[in-house]
Amino acid sequence: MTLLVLKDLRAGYGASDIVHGVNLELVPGKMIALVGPNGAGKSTLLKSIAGVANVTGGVLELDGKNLIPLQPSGRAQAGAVFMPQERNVFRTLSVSENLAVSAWGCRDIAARRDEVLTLLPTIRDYLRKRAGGLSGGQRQMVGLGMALMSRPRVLLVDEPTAGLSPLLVGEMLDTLRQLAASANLGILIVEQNARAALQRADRALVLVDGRVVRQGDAAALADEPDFGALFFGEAA
Ligand SMILES: Nc1ncnc2c1ncn2[C@@H]1O[C@H](COP(=O)(O)OP(=O)(O)OP(=O)(O)O)[C@@H](O)[C@H]1O
Repeated sequence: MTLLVLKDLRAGYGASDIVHGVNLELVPGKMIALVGPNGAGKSTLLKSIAGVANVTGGVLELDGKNLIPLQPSGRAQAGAVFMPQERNVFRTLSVSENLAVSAWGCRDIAARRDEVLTLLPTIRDYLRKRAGGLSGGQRQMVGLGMALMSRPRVLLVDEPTAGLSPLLVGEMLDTLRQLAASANLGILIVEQNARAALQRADRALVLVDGRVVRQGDAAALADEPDFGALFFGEAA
């Protein structure tokens, strides 16, 4: 069953398009990585699904429902939840409070918090701490927990490993991979650490100048001989 469908999706800011016609299908339990050079439009594509950038044409559906007329809050209610790259926690609140304020439309916040803590058990270790006092890796994990509080169907994750050490990059991407399966979520992730993301994702799309120039099985894409040279300027 396809969860999220994009057909010839065009999007941007103001009058100018940044994304020029992207097709994508995401199913539950799977993770798709969006990779490509800086300025390719990866974050803009993610934001256009979340309603933060303008969709100017094409099809955008979640479970057969047209998301385009909906505000960001309506898209989140429909199940498309965006985890921004930065400022994704309230620093003066405790971790537990951060989770509670993110429980949009949830009648039993404590029960949902327990479900999220079962999915992300490491958060229990710092549940009572103020979010502003956490390490970068812990903060990102809390941001992920907050996104999960509203029971998303599709998680839109924008560079969740920014600023993290290589070890933590791997841990965060492993967590997302496992989460897709354990919570039966569709995950669309924009990630600068392209090779690390391709090792964990099921499929990948390479975006250049707002267009998909290559797509397919993530691991197979990373193995293509010209991959690094074409998209990341690495020596062949
Ligand atoms: N709020 C905005 N208003 C206008 N233009 C924007 C806005 N945000 C981004 N852009 C422009 O859109 C283009 C694509 O940016 P985007 O952040 O989507 O690329 P990206 O592939 O995610 O790159 P990076 O990996 O560097 O974040 C860039 O030219 C950028 O300057």
